[in-house]
Amino acid sequence: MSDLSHIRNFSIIAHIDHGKSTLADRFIQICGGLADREMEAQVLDSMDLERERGITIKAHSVTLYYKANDGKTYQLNFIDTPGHVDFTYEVSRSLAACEGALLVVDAGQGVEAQSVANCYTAIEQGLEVMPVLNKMDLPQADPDKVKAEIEHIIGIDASDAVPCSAKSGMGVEDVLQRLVQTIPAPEGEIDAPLQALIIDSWFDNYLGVVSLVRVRHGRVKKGDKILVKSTGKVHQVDSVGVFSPKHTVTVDLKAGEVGFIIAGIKEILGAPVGDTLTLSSTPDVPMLPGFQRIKPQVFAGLFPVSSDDFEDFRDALQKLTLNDAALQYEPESSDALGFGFRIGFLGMLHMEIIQERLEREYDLDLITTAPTVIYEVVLKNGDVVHVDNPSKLPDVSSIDEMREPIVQANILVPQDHLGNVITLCIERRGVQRDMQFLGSQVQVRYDLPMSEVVLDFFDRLKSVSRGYASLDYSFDRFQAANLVRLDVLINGDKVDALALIVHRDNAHYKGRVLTEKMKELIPRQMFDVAIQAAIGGQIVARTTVKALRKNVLAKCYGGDVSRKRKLLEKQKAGKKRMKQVGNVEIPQDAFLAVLKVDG
Ligand SMILES: Nc1nc2c(ncn2[C@@H]2O[C@H](COP(=O)(O)OP(=O)(O)OP(=O)(O)O)[C@@H](O)[C@H]2O)c(=O)[nH]1
Repeated sequence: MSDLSHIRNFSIIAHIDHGKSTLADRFIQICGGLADREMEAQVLDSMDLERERGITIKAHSVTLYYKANDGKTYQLNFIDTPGHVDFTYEVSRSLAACEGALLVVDAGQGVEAQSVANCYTAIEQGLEVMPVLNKMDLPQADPDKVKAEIEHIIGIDASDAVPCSAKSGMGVEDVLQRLVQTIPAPEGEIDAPLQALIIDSWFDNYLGVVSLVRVRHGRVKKGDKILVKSTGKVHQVDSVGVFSPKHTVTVDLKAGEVGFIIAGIKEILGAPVGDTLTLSSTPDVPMLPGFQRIKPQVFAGLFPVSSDDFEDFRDALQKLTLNDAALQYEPESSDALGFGFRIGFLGMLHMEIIQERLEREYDLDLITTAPTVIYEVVLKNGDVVHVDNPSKLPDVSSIDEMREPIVQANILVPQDHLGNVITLCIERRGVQRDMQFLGSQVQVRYDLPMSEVVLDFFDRLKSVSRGYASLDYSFDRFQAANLVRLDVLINGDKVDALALIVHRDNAHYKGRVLTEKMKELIPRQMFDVAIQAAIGGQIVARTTVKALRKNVLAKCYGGDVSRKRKLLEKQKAGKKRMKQVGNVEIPQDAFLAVLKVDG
């Protein structure tokens, strides 16, 4: 038997902002992973973008050594998980590498829907879940109420939940003590053939592909020849190690441990997340149960503003896909926007993050079209097709039935705001399935069309409940609905990239609001621009952007050269995110005007 009794692999499950990163930083401090002066604010959120937005996007890991009261030194492998509803899939793959999870709940806020969903995933995967009450320093902390909520809503014993304040450090040692007692050590055989699960892979410009793995059995070291089970390819290991939290090379990685492997894999899809690694000498080692293929829920076309950037755009997407298994794309060509890609995202936040990363890290100027969900269309000839692009919807005369995706939404909300939440769900064509009163909170379940949820439902829910309601949802089924395509015409020409699929009952209203919004967003040109919305051949709304009378330079009276230059530069910068469609320049905002159409 291998002795793995000193290892603890764990994740933290927490609703966004309940203090997961702050707590992790405390762990690092206590275990001496970084000297204080090296301690950047929240080292775990390493991407700039993450830090700016204050959310954790990628799963990371940290290996720490903790000397417990029993005199023993434990190796703690902490695998970070994101908290936002768009990134649930990353949580399940991080949990697959752990024996336990800390459920961190803000003692002032109480349990939120996202933590409930993630806790269930952990329990299903057989993990030990240990509740921790954070933010105990705040005057509004109410540990008894929150313990009762954990028991009522999640159904686990919270009687000895550990109170702490990640901010002040109070109780954090107790959390670590309890962790080593409560969370079981991993099981595995060091002498068995190598079997390791890829939890995450990313592309590093200097090192090539770096994979974060959980070793189930065996050991792996520099010089070993590893076999990637799904591709059948063999690579020689350049280095293995752990993040402590700095990248630290070690002699080997053994059963039970979590760390990185670098094996000179240059091919971007050479080490897929969820895959199994073994040694080339033991090719018969079975695959570990992989992760579910993640299905994107929101699709949008992305097009380079300058068609010269198309190849760079393709390269950038290839690189991003390695870091982000959820990102899926295929080439798309649009009459209006030229060549680009149709990209599938987990949700709107994911879409914004990818667009920002493409623009910032890869210096691309892109136009994003209105996001849509995927529809199931039954044709008269019996074929069933899936449509993720409204402009590709087959001709109405050939369609027998259109089906839209329905999600099951689970909402937790304090009783005071229940009425508003129900009103919102009804507006969004929701059907109530269940309602339970759990202490001061109410749990309501709704079936809602996915198209009504993915765009702005989360923001609306927060605003009608003063920030208190929380949401978790998952795809359930396709269901027949009376859907139509709403086309947008600019000066009489149908613009494929602006088409939408909407419910017939809302189509007129949406068409009106959309054309009004677009009128505000399309700059005045030298001629009138007519914006129309149409269903089939029928125009349902129309607005006009009146022609511009004066030239911007006319204001400058000829004399002031620097002012003239400034104005021209300003115009040029403004142009970056514009696309010439026919003879009209349409800015990015106008393509996303649908996001501003409520209801
Ligand atoms: N008063 C108080 N504030 C805390 C405590 N722990 C965290 N915070 C604050 O709560 C906010 C959110 O903390 P984070 O650690 O970033 O939360 P998170 O759960 O990691 O959030 P994501 O990484 O976005 O999922 C920050 O402003 C912290 O300073 C605590 O114990 N007490």
